[in-house]
Amino acid sequence: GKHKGVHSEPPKCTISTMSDVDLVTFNFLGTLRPGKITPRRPVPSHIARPDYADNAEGRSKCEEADRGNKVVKWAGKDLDKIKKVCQLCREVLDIACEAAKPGVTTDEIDRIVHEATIARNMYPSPLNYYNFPKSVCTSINEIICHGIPDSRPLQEGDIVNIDVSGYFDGVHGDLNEMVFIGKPDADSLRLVHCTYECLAAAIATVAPGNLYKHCGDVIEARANKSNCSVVRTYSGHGVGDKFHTSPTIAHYANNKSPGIMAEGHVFTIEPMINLGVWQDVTWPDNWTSSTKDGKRSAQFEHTMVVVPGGVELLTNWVDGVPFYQKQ
Ligand SMILES: COc1cccc(Cn2ccc3cc(C(=O)NO)cnc32)c1
Ligand SMILES: [Co+2]
Ligand SMILES: [Co+2]
Ligand SMILES: [Co+2]
Repeated sequence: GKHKGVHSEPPKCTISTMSDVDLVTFNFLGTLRPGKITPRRPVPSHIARPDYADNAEGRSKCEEADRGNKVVKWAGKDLDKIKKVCQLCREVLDIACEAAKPGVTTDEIDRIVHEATIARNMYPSPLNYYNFPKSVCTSINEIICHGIPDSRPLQEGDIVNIDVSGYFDGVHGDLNEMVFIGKPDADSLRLVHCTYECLAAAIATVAPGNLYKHCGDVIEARANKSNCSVVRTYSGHGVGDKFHTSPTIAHYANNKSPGIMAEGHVFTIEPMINLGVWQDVTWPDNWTSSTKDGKRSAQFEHTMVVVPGGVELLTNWVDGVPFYQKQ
């Protein structure tokens, strides 16, 4: 009808990482759809920034200079710094898990993570890393990893992975875990528990002299026991003054990950396990990774260091019990 005055404009404050063409043409494989993404959150200038934070494409010059370097840098000297940043990241993830409830949007989880990170004088590592627009990855249901926090409220029955990483005193920490939103169904419970045990099995193989490529064998063996599959595209990685460096640790069996574990090596293992097929598909936003069949996926990640006789988890739960087992 005839309107007086001006239409209230739709909020200009949301950006979309997908064109309308993409939204119409892309075959979304599950039920999840992209939401609206709010503008980037600022980081106060007193917080030390990684090199990619102010690069137009979010590229890390030190990581790109290091590419192809198979030799793991001895992390022994920075170990106290890496222990500290990992503890801070653990505190931030615990806060985020407590906040993940039905009706809470993943953008609110991002705000909570961003503020808790900054309160600890830490930089949120995902922010602007290769232009990633947010401070945490929130990956729901069929999303394997790199989900972008947006306007979608978490729903009863969702499973969500919250992946926190931070930069403090010149080094990165990186960890993630699963949260049930409301009551999980039987398949989700099986998937999440299987994934937790896949990571535990991989951690048990870590000791000086062992081969990085063996981690994938034990992960896939445990996944197969629950009729689950192992995502092949994304690997565990060295952390330190770089967010991603050597070693690269594949999570599937019979892989070719090079190198021998040695004291002082610091890296993540972060298996992504699927209820259905192992294949992944990336959304047109170029970040969000979904399973190819739309079935659910789960992930757990720790940062750890090789020590004499075995391994020390740097991002462990305070009581050693994962959040989902207390829900
Ligand atoms: C260029 O292409 C891509 C595609 C996806 C993601 C990104 C960049 N990125 C942003 C956050 C993030 C987290 C991790 C991580 O290790 N989590 O455990 C890895 N990459 C990340 C770039
Ligand atoms: Co009108
Ligand atoms: Co991570
Ligand atoms: Co990682």
